[in-house]
Amino acid sequence: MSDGLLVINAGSSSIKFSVYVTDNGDLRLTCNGQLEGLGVGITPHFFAKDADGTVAADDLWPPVEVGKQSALLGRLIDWIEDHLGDATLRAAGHRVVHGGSGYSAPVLVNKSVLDDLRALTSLAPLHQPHNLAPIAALSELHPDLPQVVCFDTAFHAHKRLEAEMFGLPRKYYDAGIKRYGFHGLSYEYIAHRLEDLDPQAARGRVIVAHLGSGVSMCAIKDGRSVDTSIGFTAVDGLMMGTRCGSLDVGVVLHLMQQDGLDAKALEKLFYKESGLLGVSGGLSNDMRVLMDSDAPEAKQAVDLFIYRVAKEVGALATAIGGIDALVFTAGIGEHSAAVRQRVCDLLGWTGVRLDAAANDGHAMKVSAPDSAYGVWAIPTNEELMIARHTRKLVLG
Ligand SMILES: Nc1ncnc2c1ncn2[C@@H]1O[C@H](COP(=O)(O)OP(=O)(O)O)[C@@H](O)[C@H]1O
Ligand SMILES: CC(=O)OP(=O)(O)O
Ligand SMILES: [Mg+2]
Repeated sequence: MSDGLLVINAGSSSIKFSVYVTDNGDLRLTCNGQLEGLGVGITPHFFAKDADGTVAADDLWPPVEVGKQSALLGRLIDWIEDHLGDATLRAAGHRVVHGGSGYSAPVLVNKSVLDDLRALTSLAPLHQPHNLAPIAALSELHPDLPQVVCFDTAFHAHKRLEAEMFGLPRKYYDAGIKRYGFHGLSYEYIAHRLEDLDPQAARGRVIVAHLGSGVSMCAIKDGRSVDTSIGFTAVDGLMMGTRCGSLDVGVVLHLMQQDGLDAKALEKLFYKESGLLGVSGGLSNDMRVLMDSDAPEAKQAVDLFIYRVAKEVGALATAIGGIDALVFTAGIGEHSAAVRQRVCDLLGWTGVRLDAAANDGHAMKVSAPDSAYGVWAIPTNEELMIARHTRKLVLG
């Protein structure tokens, strides 16, 4: 009899899930999918596919009533248990974006952990409440199912002081106002994966560009995070789909004092209306749409995105004293040969060269043999990382 693990990555409008079973010491994916349309009165869409890509479910579920959203999770768990074969569901693992100062490694959930994590909601308003909602619902429905929370911030928890501190009076640092870093589960997975693909580089100086809906970059040395572009909240650093990235704080003061924007209005502006969406004049937050568009605003949004990514490589290379490998990952990083090419063109002065055929094809190593360092396009797998942590904590 094998053990089943449910991994949940819950967002604002959907719950993505993956199910793994233990298989002779390995974790084998059995199915994954998502539940979309979670709001009251909306018809939820449940979609799942088996590990080989066969569609296992594509159904509309009845809309839920107010206060009954947890019923959807109950139905999801029932579906999973029916599809586990001879395995038994032993635990659920969750991605939680912010662990604050208190959590620097995955932990088993209890009420006090949940209370601590709820208190961090204002530091990740787009993510934290949605990450936590299914945990509370599952605790009610299945109080005996162990649940593990895995943090985006944890991989970055041991950065040196210069990579953490803002130039503020030190009492703020002491109060936890510092640069935490995100996408840590993705970086941890990539660091392990590179260990298989190029062990020498993996033990050296690696820069990873996680270019998805959220965008950040990380400088990794000897497999550990040394610095990252993103900070106290997930709105910092590079420009994202709808988030502005780093901003002169004077702009915030100006918008408050001159335009009378309050905290709620600023949050909406910086998190939901900026980035690729805002710079393209509201056209799209999707890189594919912008790259296909002839609108000058779309071109400007793409140019700004690429410029900021390339510039960040320079900053992060300084943090680790050079580059032995540059890895692109997440939706844009994995799929857009044009973005990789244009970023590397701006970095031509570092001696980097792409192999056009490898970059346009489906190769993982996309650099040319005469490149000063290897460039890779590696699919990330935050879910597998969560499954590994969950197995370790629950099954030993
Ligand atoms: N072929 C592609 N070319 C350019 N961008 C792409 C391509 N495929 C996906 N993307 C981008 O990837 C982004 C989503 O990245 P992903 O890592 O899946 O995000 P999420 O954080 O939602 O998991 C989308 O905004 C989309 O613009
Ligand atoms: C932290 C963050 O930005 O996450 P995502 O990319 O999933 O939005
Ligand atoms: Mg993501």
